[in-house]
Amino acid sequence: MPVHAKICGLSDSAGVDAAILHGAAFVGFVFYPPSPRNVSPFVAATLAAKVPPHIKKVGLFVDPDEKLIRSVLTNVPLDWIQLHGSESPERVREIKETYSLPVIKAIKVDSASSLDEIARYDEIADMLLFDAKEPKSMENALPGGNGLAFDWELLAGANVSSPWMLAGGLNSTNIAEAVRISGATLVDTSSGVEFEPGRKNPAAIETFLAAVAAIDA
Ligand SMILES: O=C(O)c1ccccc1N[C@@H]1O[C@H](COP(=O)(O)O)[C@@H](O)[C@H]1O
Repeated sequence: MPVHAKICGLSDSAGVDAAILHGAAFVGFVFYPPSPRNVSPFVAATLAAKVPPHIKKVGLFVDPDEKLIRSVLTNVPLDWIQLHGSESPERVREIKETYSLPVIKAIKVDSASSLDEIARYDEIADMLLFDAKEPKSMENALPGGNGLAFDWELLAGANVSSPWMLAGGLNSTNIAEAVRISGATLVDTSSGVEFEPGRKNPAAIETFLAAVAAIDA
C-alpha cells in the first residue's frame, strides 16, 4: 500500500514549494505562539495560496480558544484541524461541529497504556496521530515537534478503526523502518526536515519524500 506524507511546521515559501514539488499529501501550519514554527494567519494565508487542491492544508493548534481558531479560519482555507494539546473528546467534537472541518487528534505515546486513549477518540476524531510524549525532563519541551520517536512496536497490534498517522522524530533515515514496524500508511514530520527548529530544509524535505515514495508498505 502506498505511504502518504505530511510535512508540518512550514513557515516559508521554499519549504512549501519543496513539499508541493516532491509529493506531500498534506502540509501543516502551526498556530501555537510558543512554537518556533508558529505562523500568523496572514503568513499562513500567503503560503496556503500556493498549495494546489489535491494537497490538504492542516492547521495545528494546542488547546485553542475560539478567538484563535476563528482568526485563522477567517484568513486561511484549512482542510483539516490538528489538535495537539489535551483537548477532551467533547472538545474535539465541539470543534469539528462548530467549524465543519475534519479533526486530527494527536495521542502522545510513551508506553502501551498510552494507547488506552485510542478508545476515547476513535469514533470522534476523523484521524488519529501518534506522536512521542514529551519527557518531563526535557527542558523547553513543546507539546509536540520535539523530534522524538517512540517505540513503534507499540502500534503494531493497536486496534484503531479511524485512519491514523505516525509522527515523532521521523526523518529520511528512519522512515522505512518506522513504517515497516508500525504498519503506518500516513506519516508526518517536522523536525526531521529542518536546519534548526522553525527553519525548514528544502533538500531534506525532498529526501524525506523520496524515501517515503520508495517504501513498498
Ligand atoms: O512543531 C511544533 O512546533 C509543534 C508544537 C506543538 C505541538 C505539536 C508540534 N508539532 C507536531 O508534532 C509532531 C511531531 O513532530 P516532529 O517530527 O517530532 O518534530 C508533528 O505532527 C508536528 O507537526
